[in-house]
Amino acid sequence: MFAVLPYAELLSCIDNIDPVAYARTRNYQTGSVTRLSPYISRGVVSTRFIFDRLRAAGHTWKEMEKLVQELAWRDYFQRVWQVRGPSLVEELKHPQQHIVHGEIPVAVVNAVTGIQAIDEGIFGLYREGYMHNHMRMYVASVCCNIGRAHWLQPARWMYYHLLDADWGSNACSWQWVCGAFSNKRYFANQENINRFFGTAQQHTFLDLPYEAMEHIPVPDVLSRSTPFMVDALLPASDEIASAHSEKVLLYNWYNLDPFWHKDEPCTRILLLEPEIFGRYPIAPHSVAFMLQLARAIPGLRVFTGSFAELKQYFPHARFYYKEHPWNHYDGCEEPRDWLAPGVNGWYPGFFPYWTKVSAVLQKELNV
Ligand SMILES: Cc1cc2nc3c(=O)[nH]c(=O)nc-3n(C[C@H](O)[C@H](O)[C@H](O)COP(=O)(O)OP(=O)(O)OC[C@H]3O[C@@H](n4cnc5c(N)ncnc54)[C@H](O)[C@@H]3O)c2cc1C
Repeated sequence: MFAVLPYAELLSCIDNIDPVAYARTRNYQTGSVTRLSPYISRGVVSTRFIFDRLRAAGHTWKEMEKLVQELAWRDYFQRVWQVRGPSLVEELKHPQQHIVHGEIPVAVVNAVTGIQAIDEGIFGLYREGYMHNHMRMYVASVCCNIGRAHWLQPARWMYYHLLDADWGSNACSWQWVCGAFSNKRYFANQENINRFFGTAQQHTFLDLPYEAMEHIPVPDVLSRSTPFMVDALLPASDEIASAHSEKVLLYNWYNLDPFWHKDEPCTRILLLEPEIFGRYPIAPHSVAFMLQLARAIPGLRVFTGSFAELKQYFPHARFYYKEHPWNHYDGCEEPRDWLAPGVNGWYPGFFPYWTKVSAVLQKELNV
């Protein structure tokens, strides 16, 4: 199980990032990836915060550009989510092609695809709540482009298991792999997987030249599918004392920032809405991870119920929350952190967005 890092250790992980090694090795299973995504997705640290720490550590733009670009992918998907609305289930650019069903291949769920690295990657996801980016792309390609599943159910399956589950990054990435948010479907063959994940397999259903991959029939091993149907098991509410507290801070699955209004005398509530987790369930290890982060915030109480139900406990309060596409509260909305807050709105692709973000950051650095 993924252990939650105490804040001081998290900071030291950030300060010890070697962005040059990251740029060179990030596509390999054993590469120097940061594994910061669970903390970013849960709102403990932001992309801007990491950029500022890299800068303070003295890294030059050239050294850290690749890592900052990856952080910008995250911000980009958040912008897409903001603009395209909370559900993000409509195809963003093109309807997905070549679909034969709307479920998930059973062999993927059971980690028995026969592709050794992929099966190990899925077991790792179940065990640790984490999967390497390149492996996420392989799995999505096997589900959608080889197994010809619609992207939505497999995406929900992966989201369920990831500690870094973020519907913006998740839905946009699945759509990117299956060609709904890109102009070309993503394929990886066995040779590619062997190279980046250190296996030496041959004669698998992926052991093909790229020209052949777009046209192969669904391999037998991927032909059985199953719907993805699970529930999230949410914790019971803490005792909430009905109070005349004037300021109530709302935390949630996407905001567990330990420094938010720190030391101010506020009521702090982690709001877990069954309606949201019913649509986008998360695994017990993700619930446990969230609660560990929440318990590190002094005075925070858990409330499982709707916002309307919570309001009954605080009839005279003003609610404060951070902006997020899923929030529907009323009260005082505060902005989230961004690498470049002024670069917002709809960009049809990442690179026009990145051109603007990198210009803002380079100006800050006087590059
Ligand atoms: C099919 C698929 C599903 C995904 N689902 C999620 C998800 O639910 N939640 C999530 O946070 N990320 C998701 N990603 C993006 C990416 O895989 C993860 O952010 C990354 O693997 C996290 O590991 P890391 O922190 O070690 O990344 P690093 O490589 O160390 O990167 C540092 C940070 O940059 C950001 N980042 C890096 N690569 C990407 C990327 N391709 N897209 C967006 N941001 C990126 C992340 O915030 C990450 O923590 C998905 C990617 C794919 C292909």
